[in-house]
Amino acid sequence: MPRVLVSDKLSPTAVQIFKDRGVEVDYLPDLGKDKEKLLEVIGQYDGLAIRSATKVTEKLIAAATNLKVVGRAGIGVDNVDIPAASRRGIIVMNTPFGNSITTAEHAVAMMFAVARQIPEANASTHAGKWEKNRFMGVEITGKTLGVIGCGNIGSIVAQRGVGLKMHVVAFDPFLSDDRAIELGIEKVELEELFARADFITLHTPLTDKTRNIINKDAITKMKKGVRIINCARGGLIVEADLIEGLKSGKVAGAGIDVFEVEPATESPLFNMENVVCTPHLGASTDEAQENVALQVAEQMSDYLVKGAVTNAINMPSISAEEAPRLKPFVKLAEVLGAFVGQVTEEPIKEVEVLFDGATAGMNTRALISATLAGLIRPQVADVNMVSAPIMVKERGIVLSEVKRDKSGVFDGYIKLTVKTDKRVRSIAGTVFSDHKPRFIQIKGINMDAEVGRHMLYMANKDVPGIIGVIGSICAKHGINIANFSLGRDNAGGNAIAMLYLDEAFPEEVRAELEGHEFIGSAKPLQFDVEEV
Ligand SMILES: NC(=O)c1ccc[n+]([C@@H]2O[C@H](COP(=O)([O-])OP(=O)(O)OC[C@H]3O[C@@H](n4cnc5c(N)ncnc54)[C@H](O)[C@@H]3O)[C@@H](O)[C@H]2O)c1
Ligand SMILES: O=C(O)[C@H](O)COP(=O)(O)O
Repeated sequence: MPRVLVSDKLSPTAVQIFKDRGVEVDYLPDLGKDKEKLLEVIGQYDGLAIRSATKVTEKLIAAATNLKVVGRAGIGVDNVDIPAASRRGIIVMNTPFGNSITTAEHAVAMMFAVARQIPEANASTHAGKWEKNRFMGVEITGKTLGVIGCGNIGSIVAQRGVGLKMHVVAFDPFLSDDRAIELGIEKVELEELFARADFITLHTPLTDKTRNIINKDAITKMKKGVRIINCARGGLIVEADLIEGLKSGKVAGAGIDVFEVEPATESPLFNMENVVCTPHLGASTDEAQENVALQVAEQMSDYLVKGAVTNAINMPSISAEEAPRLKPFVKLAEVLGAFVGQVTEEPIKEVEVLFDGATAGMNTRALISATLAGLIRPQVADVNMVSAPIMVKERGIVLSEVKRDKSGVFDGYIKLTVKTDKRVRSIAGTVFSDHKPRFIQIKGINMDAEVGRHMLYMANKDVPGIIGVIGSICAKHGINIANFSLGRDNAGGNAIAMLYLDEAFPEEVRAELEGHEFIGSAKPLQFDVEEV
């Protein structure tokens, strides 16, 4: 039974879902903050469910020898070292929509809190001061709201802004004109947003492009009295520059939910006049936490139990419905890759995966990942569908995909062609109604070879008696042949043989076969398939 660790605070719903779906679960919500303890135990788990407190570092990943999936109950995955996870073949998934409304509402709440100084007025009133003349706010109606990053959360904030009778301008390089019209907002460049906005709200991920997007230079371009809200990520704002802007009066107020360093237990922003701070509470509502907990537990269980992949950052999606149908083709793709990977000794330069007929309509991204995993596994043992595409890219191998309509007798097949400096190799295969993979063409020669765990691939001359030679050598060494498939380009020409054996072909017997005048090469192969 797969085992999952929940190392941050998650709704109990998640624990129940894991259990209901056949996953053993340890709920240790404070463990995420205890790096050393987490390092000690992580090796025991197949899955790790987190929020933002647990830092999934390269070091943790190295210790996570059984880990297959990290599930982020929330949106931001900047606390996970994705390249390190991908290299180790660990899927990283998030729940991209579960807390969007809640976070958008927090941004709007921050806007009101800053516009009317509600937290300070509240503290003062609780202190019995009745400072009615101290707190003078501004109206939101008719003001310009500048939304930086108009994705899931930004567009909800934009809609709320429109509902509040604000004029909404947005900067997002991926915002289409049609979407802006649909939202009832104006699409502008960043400089224009800075120049026009009375309130600026940030909703981008933290990337190399967005880091420090609000800095001294940006603040200089803003209107005097601008109010800035950040419910996205610390690091988008240079806090020191914001403080300077607040002190100079250029910035009239700020609502900050996320900080450069978290947990933020001390900051020069604290206790500043009209700076409203919350401890990364954007996603903290009953509804959002229920959503993300349920989603992450379902997604992780579906992956660990059924092989379905949803909302993965580093792997193509495979729905729970398509997973069983795709499974035999994933195996086929893997064994095609594994064949070429085992017979190719020189560096691979180019890989082409062709999908013919029915296979062209399948999840070809997933099938390519499986092909690549099979292809490079002979060189890199610890590789899977997540890590293979990255490794192939790192090795500078050029990858291409071709899809075409049914062109032969099979409803569909996959053909893998690999180029090296010395040669071009190709192999095609399909899945029969027994859900098992078959090799149907090697080097352009048609055949029908069942794929077994232990096989022997031979290139020979098409001459009489060759089957007898192979049979007698195998018999002499007690090697039982389960299945023997042959193909040739023309009578008396080049032939290939695929032997399906009951056990591994001994390396020392290979020379005996290759010593025969009509046998060019004999290569023992292994495939990760179930025995018939
Ligand atoms: N405070 C919280 O608790 C909380 C909760 C949820 C999400 N978040 C954070 O909110 C942010 C937004 O989340 P989302 O779900 O809306 O993400 P999203 O991916 O749906 O939207 C992000 C948008 O930013 C845009 N973008 C990317 N680079 C940009 C750039 N250089 N300039 C302008 N726009 C750019 C993208 O095109 C996209 O439309 C993320 O950083 C996420 O981690 C915070
Ligand atoms: O990216 C997110 O989903 C938010 O930052 C929420 O983080 P949290 O789950 O730690 O509240």
